Amino acid sequence: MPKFSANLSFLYQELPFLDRFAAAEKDGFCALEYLGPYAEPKEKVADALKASGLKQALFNVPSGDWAGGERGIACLPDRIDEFRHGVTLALDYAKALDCPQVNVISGLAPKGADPQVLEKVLVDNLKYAAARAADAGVKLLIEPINLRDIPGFFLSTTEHAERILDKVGSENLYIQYDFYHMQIMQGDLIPTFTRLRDRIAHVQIADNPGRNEPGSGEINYRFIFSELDRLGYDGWVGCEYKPKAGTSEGLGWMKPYLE
Ligand SMILES: O=C(O)[C@H](O)C(=O)CO
Ligand SMILES: [Mg+2]
Repeated sequence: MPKFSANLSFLYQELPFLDRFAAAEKDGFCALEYLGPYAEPKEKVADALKASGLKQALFNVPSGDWAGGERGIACLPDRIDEFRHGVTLALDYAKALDCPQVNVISGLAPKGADPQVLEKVLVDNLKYAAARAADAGVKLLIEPINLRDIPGFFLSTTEHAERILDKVGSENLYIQYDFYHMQIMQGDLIPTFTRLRDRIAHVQIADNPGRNEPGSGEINYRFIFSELDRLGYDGWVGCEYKPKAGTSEGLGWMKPYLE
């Protein structure tokens, strides 16, 4: 049976951030994830998590000025110190929230930048971060993201993610496989997941087109969930979609999987 994690940066937008925890528990989720907890003190987030009884599945390492259009800073040559301070902050929150994994958002490739330079910065930053995270008992992840939603994103295919993992050479670096992004970029979802099974630590779901509830589009999630079970995937399934008309109202797709 898949274990579903509610992505609170997408679900329950109708509620204040810390009130989303209890709402997710009430609807049957087992865990939580979100882009970042950093706007709240870690003690306050830990209290809300404890009160909900849910597990913290994941969040992102600080990713620059998100509201201002940045999408991560890990590949940017002039932001190395900031990235590494962000790793320290993320691991501090991970400890307070007992969170087993954090995700690095790679960043937009600046116009005219040499991709080889960006790749070297990303690889060096990930070597640093994977070692720090290993010391803290936390897995480090990277996520390919589709270029239609985020034009210019530096890491957009599983092949590129594999190359980065090979170059970093750490046993503590994994792929976050987002079925929605990979349907847009590559398709061939289950054969790709199967091939990369040992390198994937977290998956996320949404349907295409629209990035709405599973079952609203072209991806066969019933088949995907049964394949995840068959392949022995025991990580979380992050629900990172835009509810079409209210989060709780749109959870009919999840009911058959609740025990
Ligand atoms: O958008 C996504 O798919 C990510 O998982 C994320 O965390 C921010 O881009
Ligand atoms: Mg995602």
